[in-house]
Amino acid sequence: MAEKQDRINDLIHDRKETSFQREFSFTEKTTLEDIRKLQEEFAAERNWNQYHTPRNLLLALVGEVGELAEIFQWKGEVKEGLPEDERKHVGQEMSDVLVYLVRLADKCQIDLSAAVLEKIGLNAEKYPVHKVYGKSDKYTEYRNDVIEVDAEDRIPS
Ligand SMILES: Nc1ccn([C@H]2C[C@H](O)[C@@H](COP(=O)(O)OP(=O)(O)OP(=O)(O)O)O2)c(=O)n1
Repeated sequence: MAEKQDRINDLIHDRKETSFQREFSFTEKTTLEDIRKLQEEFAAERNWNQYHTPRNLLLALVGEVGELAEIFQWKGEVKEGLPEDERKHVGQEMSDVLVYLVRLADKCQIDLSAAVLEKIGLNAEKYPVHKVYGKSDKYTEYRNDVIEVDAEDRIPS
């Protein structure tokens, strides 16, 4: 299991290094576990643990997704990078979404760091490059095809 995780990590890293090289990247040191701990402390200090139930957190998360969507609504497509003056606001709304998502995962005892890497691995298997390159169809469109996953596309177990 640990080996599979390492392999997924390597794959993601390799791809970032090769095909997705670009100027923008996130701050590297912050982890989801850092965010989980900070939010746990934030709630504990305020005696808010009692309110942070899974259902409440999910509703709060959806509310913040709505606030994020509000920034984009009615504007038509926006260009990559966003206008400089909007980026801070958008970042704050995205952070609210992330904070509640991480807190929800914590309360559900889901290791989100592990889950997301596993899911990205599954996505890669479901959408083999040679089948879907340049096409954005849902995988169900390929259901009748025999999907042969190339050795290169498959995350080894
Ligand atoms: N019971 C609460 C209330 C807030 N927060 C934290 C998580 C979010 O990151 C942020 C949400 O705060 P607000 O509910 O004040 O929402 P906004 O920051 O979006 O403010 P506004 O709704 O005015 O835009 O604070 C929390 O963890 N638990």
